[in-house]
Amino acid sequence: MLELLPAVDVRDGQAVRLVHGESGTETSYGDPLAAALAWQRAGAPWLHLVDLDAAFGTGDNRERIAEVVRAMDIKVELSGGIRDDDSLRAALATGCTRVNLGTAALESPEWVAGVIAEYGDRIAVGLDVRGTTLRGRGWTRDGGDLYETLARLDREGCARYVVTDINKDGTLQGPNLDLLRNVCAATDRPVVASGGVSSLADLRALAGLVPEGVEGAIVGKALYAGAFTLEEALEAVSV
Ligand SMILES: O=C(O)c1ccccc1NCC(=O)[C@H](O)[C@H](O)COP(=O)(O)O
Repeated sequence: MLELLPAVDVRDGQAVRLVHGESGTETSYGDPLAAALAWQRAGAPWLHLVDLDAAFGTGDNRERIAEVVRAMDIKVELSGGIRDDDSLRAALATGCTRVNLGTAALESPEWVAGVIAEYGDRIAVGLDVRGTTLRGRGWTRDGGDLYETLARLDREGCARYVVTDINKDGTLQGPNLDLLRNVCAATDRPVVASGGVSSLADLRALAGLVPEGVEGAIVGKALYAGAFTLEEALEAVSV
């Protein structure tokens, strides 16, 4: 069954949504803890929690993020600005289930190979792409070819990938199913789909890719915009 990960992206202490992950496009949705608790109450099995300031290099929301993780009884995937021993230690110390590395996988391949070997499936790698070009530093800089990087990370034993089509992210235009199929064909590791989910039909389409390797789907804007409820989403993927 497709796992759902409602997203809480934190900027300046607030839960926000971005368009194409671009700084300056924020719509605010208030207190991140309140949002996370609402998703938990609605039955979410996972929370996808992002420190956008850490991702953009405009500070961090470590205290706020740690507070949210502490309040969760469900699994938490933590993302944003985890690039070195200090930020990884702080992220893992929150008690999150796993972290999602992005920029580091592009800029510090040896460090990433080491932490994959040390922490196993507590480490996922975010493959954030425009076309087939990876983007790092809060999705602002090119970082190499998707499939070359995927092959390297596979060799290093990476447990799982979170795949985002940046052109779709925050746009409610539907996920990039072709990209997901292509990534699944290129790796035997599970893939978490992110970006663009707009409807229950999108979730059913993603659920149809479970046999190909899509394990989960991150859902942000659609939930905040009220396109469907989390309860409806869970029901839609439960068959
Ligand atoms: O995850 C990151 O590290 C990140 C960095 C810079 C900008 C955005 C980032 N993440 C955004 C997300 O993970 C979104 O919450 C997710 O893709 C949901 O997208 P959508 O359903 O289209 O709102």
